[in-house]
Amino acid sequence: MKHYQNIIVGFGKAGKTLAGSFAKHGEEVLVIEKDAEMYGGTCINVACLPTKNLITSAQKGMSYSAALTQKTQMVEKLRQKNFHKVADQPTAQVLNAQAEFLDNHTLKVTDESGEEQLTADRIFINTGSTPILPEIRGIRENSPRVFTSKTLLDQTTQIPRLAILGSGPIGLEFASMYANFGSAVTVIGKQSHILPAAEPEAAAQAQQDLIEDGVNFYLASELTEVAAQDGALSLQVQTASGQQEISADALLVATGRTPNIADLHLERTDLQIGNQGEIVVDQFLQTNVSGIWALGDVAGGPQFTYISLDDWRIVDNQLFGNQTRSKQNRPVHASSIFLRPAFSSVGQTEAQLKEAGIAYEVYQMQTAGIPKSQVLHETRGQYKVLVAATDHQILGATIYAEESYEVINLISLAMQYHIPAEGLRDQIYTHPTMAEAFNDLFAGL
Ligand SMILES: Cc1cc2nc3c(=O)[nH]c(=O)nc-3n(C[C@H](O)[C@H](O)[C@H](O)COP(=O)(O)OP(=O)(O)OC[C@H]3O[C@@H](n4cnc5c(N)ncnc54)[C@H](O)[C@@H]3O)c2cc1C
Ligand SMILES: NC(=O)c1ccc[n+]([C@@H]2O[C@H](COP(=O)([O-])OP(=O)(O)OC[C@H]3O[C@@H](n4cnc5c(N)ncnc54)[C@H](O)[C@@H]3O)[C@@H](O)[C@H]2O)c1
Repeated sequence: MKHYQNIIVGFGKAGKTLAGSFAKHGEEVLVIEKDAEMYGGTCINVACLPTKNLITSAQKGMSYSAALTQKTQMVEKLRQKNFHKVADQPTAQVLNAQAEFLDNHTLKVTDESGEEQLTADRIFINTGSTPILPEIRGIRENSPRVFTSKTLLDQTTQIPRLAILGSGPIGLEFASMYANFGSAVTVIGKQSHILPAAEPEAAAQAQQDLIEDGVNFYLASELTEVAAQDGALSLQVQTASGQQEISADALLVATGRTPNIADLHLERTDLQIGNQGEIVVDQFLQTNVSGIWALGDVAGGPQFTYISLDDWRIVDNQLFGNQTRSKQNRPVHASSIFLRPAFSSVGQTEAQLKEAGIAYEVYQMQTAGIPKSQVLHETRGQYKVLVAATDHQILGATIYAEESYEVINLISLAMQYHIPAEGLRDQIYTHPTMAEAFNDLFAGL
């Protein structure tokens, strides 16, 4: 049985960054990744970066096949770079094998050459999440035409008529992408509106803009059956106005992702599993078993690459720093859905502030009033920022606008460092930019 100082199961964002920390401190680290096509993890191979690359290409009017070639080249380059960033460190090693637990302290790794048992002073689980496939009649039987976000990214030819189940970030980003490539897109969603937790006026405008771009919505609807029909799919959908049949060439299932623990055989350990299938951790990402941590999507919480990265910061700070960072003092962070234009938000919404009884002021404007929106040929959208009535601290913001994925980070920073809205109002911004809108947005303060 081989023993290591540190073993990381899964080559995700937190894991690969942590491997770098160990190498920097001269500690031995083994990173186990089951899929050689996944070195660098989900984000760079099959999620954030390839989707955004394709979304950008589609918005620029590139053909699907040219976009796919470019996306594939980018991913291969990033995968190589990520592999070497870890494997080339003198104290680090990458093992391409499937890992599972035999007990609290022993892992079994299996690859083509056989299996081996390993132990370590510390074990870090960073195995990500996996798509949830709902139990709907015909979904599994029609697998060649039923895709997840991962398998759809490998589709070599453009799908002319794409149906999408789920109107969360994955469903909407693929809807926007495929509509911009020129496909006919139909989104089937359970909820009556898209982005139900967001500011309703911005969410309604985003839905309207997607419709304008060619996306057809069946909301407050349920997909009840999938069947093969003349080389395509027939989808039975229960809508508010009755049963409808939709014909599509393929179905993307985007109904959420669950922590990836299935292959780990955690039943052989004392590790505690939560209600959402996540490995339960404390505020320092430590599990209930001494010497085992869990980071990223597998540990529950928001499923974002930047949260996985922040999980690394917490563990790194505990092991090598001043032990002040924890999940409890995670900095303010935003989210962006990469639609056309992008939908970004941070902090609380008006509904949440009302519910909490917090006094606030609303500052709102349409994107079309910002000169840069004309330059970018995308005038759709709106800014809405909520400010505390007492001291003008920013409580929340929704920016549905081109380049909002950059601008929203200014708001997060202001919130984190308690810069009041006057600070954003009086700042000198470069011109023309989408950020300079804050000069006008807060003019009435
Ligand atoms: C389509 C899509 C788009 C997204 N877009 C964004 C975005 O724009 N911005 C954003 O912040 N987030 C986005 N996300 C979410 C983001 O990708 C995830 O939150 C993030 O990648 C999770 O990283 P992680 O560190 O938890 O692990 P991952 O990067 O998922 O890595 C886990 C690794 O563990 C390996 N593994 C699993 N089990 C085993 C085992 N038993 N043995 C060995 N290896 C194993 C897997 O093969 C995988 O490589 C997107 C997700 C999807 C699906
Ligand atoms: N830009 C980004 O940051 C980005 C982009 C894509 C994904 N992500 C991350 O990936 C995660 C997973 O994304 P997702 O969109 O799959 O999950 P999600 O859980 O956010 O959304 C899933 C949607 O599917 C709906 N749904 C569930 N079951 C359904 C059914 N049977 N029929 C119809 N609708 C159904 C849900 O109501 C929900 O609206 C997200 O939590 C997000 O954090 C982030």
